[in-house]
Amino acid sequence: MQFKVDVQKTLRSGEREFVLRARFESASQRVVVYGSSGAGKSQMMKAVAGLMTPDSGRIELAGRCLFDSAARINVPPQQRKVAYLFQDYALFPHLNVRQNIAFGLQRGWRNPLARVDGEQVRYWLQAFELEAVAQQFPHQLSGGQRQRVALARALAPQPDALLLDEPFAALDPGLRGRMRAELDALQRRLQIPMLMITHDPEDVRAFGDHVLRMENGSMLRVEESAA
Ligand SMILES: Nc1ncnc2c1ncn2[C@@H]1O[C@H](COP(=O)(O)OP(=O)(O)OP(=O)(O)O)[C@@H](O)[C@H]1O
Repeated sequence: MQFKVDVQKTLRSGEREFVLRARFESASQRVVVYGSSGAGKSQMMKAVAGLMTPDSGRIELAGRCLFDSAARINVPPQQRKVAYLFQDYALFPHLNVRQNIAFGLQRGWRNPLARVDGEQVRYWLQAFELEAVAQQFPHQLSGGQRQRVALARALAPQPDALLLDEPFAALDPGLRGRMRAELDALQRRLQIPMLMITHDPEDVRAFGDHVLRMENGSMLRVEESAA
């Protein structure tokens, strides 16, 4: 099983209460969760990444237990070996492209950027065709370049899984198609398990070997792939 998730969490703000009950398992390497805004997709993803602690439940990734409330297991985010790509890519604005990628390779906070292995950074710059913009800062990049930097930074530490939150939402339609094809090829080449959340039916078509639907905090139904 690549993904095995069964978690509950109650979120409260004022009078309002949101109950997340995310439960699914999948042997597929390409899982897509879709559902309307506010359905709980991002909260579920944060639980997998370790950025939100469920009230109860269990999370397994490729046979490795990341969270188990009964056994009091809660692996810290930085030890989960998952790459999380946010909707807005969350690049560091004060670091250039090279430094943003190097950040992904740092083993610890005390490692100065200058000491990160230049060879590895060069590899990722080349793999994502970013050599020409290596010295530029995020605000000096196109949407597609920003997305490539975010992907390179996420993949550089060789994670066990890639979590993608609306990865193409910020791109214009033409670029969206190209980046979708790039990610498709990349995932097939690296054979990395991928969990994606999206509103976009095109993403579901392109990446949904296993499609899950989420509404009001719960997984509604599971559609097995035609593949
Ligand atoms: N810290 C919080 N406290 C209370 N409620 C919260 C908190 N964070 C999120 N929520 C609520 O949880 C629900 C699910 O939010 P979530 O971000 O997971 O939705 P989503 O499906 O990812 O939506 P979108 O597609 O718009 O990103 C929302 O109704 C939101 O208001």
